[in-house]
Amino acid sequence: MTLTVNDLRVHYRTLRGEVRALDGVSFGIADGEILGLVGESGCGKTTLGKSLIRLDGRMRHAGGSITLDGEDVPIADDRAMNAFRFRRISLVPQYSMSAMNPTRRIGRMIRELLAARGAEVDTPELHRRLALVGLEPDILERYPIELSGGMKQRTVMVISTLLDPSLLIADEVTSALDVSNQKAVAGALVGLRDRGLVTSMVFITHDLALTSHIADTIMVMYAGLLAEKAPAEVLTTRPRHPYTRRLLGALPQVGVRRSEGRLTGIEGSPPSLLDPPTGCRFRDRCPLADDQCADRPPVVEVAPRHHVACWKA
Ligand SMILES: Nc1ncnc2c1ncn2[C@@H]1O[C@H](COP(=O)(O)OP(=O)(O)OP(=O)(O)O)[C@@H](O)[C@H]1O
Repeated sequence: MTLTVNDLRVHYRTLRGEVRALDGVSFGIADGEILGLVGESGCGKTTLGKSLIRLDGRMRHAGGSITLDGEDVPIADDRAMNAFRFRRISLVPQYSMSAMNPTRRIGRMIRELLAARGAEVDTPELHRRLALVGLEPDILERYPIELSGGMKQRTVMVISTLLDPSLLIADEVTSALDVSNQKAVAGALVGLRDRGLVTSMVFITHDLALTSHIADTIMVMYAGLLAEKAPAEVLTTRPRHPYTRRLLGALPQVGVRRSEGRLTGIEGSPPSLLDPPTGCRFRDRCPLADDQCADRPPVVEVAPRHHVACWKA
């Protein structure tokens, strides 16, 4: 098992109190696995990705543990985390395309980045990796502004995986791209995994349809908690959580049979994480909710590798 996350709690300190962005999340990722992480805006996806790399000044590790390849990941200790960042766990953040230094040619940027970590550029290997994501070696002589959005995104992916991390977290790397670039970037991610340049991956996205094409497993989050996790094919064809069903019902792309052939959408909005309700957090929006849902449902393995947090699943 590459990654084990156990009852992880990460809060944001705000003037109005603590936002419980991750409120007790447990899951694992196996060697070679691509985990698609989906859920509505604000459910905690980015917080989860960031927690595995760096807690910023407003984030607080409120509990739980993470192990990577059997070793404790000290997320609350920023200095100790240096040994993990980039080498063992690497993040392609949201908006990384615009975060590239505009005054550096790509090749120089890569040399400097590796030098800062005591490593050197292996040029033939770098060319091989660029080719793997469909980029020509001449990109190394260019400035970021000279690249298209998709090219920048693929460049960042190569840079993020130069030291062959165990885990790559890709946060909304396809959202700002057109459909053909989305496919190219998603394909490039799978290529990195297939060649063993990264062992496992978390692919964070709003796009459940795209995720279902590249992820082995999909995890659905709702209001800071895990709602459902299952092999991609199972989750998209036989979802058990009413929220996952609604999420799929709101999508035209995924191949789920719907008798009426209509899209349903999801009424209402998720609860505030400043003071989340007790019991099931989806119950105000759930058509199946009854008195039992006033108690928080545990995450139960309803079938092999299929986990659901719902009394009605
Ligand atoms: N810096 C911050 N300060 C306070 N609250 C925050 C901060 N960043 C995120 N939050 C809150 O934490 C919760 C989880 O946010 P997060 O960005 O992880 O969600 P997300 O699922 O990644 O959303 P999106 O898809 O919009 O990126 C939300 O309620 C959000 O408002």
